[in-house]
Amino acid sequence: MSLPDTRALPNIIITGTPGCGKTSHAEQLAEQHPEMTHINVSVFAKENGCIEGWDSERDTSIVDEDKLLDKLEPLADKGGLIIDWHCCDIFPERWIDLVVVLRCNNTVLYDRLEKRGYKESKVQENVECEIMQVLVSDAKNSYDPSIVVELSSEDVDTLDQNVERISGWLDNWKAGHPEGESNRLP
Ligand SMILES: Nc1ncnc2c1ncn2[C@@H]1O[C@H](COP(=O)(O)OP(=O)(O)OP(=O)(O)O)[C@@H](O)[C@H]1O
Repeated sequence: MSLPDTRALPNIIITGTPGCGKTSHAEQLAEQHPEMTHINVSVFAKENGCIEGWDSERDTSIVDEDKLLDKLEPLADKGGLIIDWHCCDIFPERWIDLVVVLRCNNTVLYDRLEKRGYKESKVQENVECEIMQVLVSDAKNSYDPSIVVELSSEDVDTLDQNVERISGWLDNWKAGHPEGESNRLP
């Protein structure tokens, strides 16, 4: 894989258990920052031929991760991605500048998933995943913990505050990288 020396814009992952609000956050952030591109990985994978099968137990598509990374690489090299997916540990560390892990209260999450019409086993599996902090562990084990931030996503106010916070981080990053100069340590 090629390794760019510079990126004019950072790449941000917004991750969390399904239903935590990744897409809601990513859409709102991208609306406020038109220079950034929202990549809903589930949609991107379908549109770019990166689906390798169907997991009937979980009622979900199986993504061909190697193909996905190949398709994403040229975009990630340019920077400016908001990567929205429930899985964060497949993306190379060098691509990523910030990992936001959204957290949600079990009862709120249960209600959101039930409202979607998910079968009981899928709701339970996801709520357990949230209780066990699976995504937080994945993020902290895969990236420097200093770039991982956990944010609670339980109501509209927290959503607005979170987006404001990420937006502030983004503005700071851009101010510190005026000409897309190298963002790597020497
Ligand atoms: N902070 C929040 N406050 C109120 N409602 C929220 C919040 N976050 C998400 N929701 C609601 O919860 C539902 C799921 O949100 P969303 O699709 O953004 O989650 P997701 O994490 O992207 O899910 P998936 O991984 O399945 O795509 C939506 O109906 C959304 O409006």
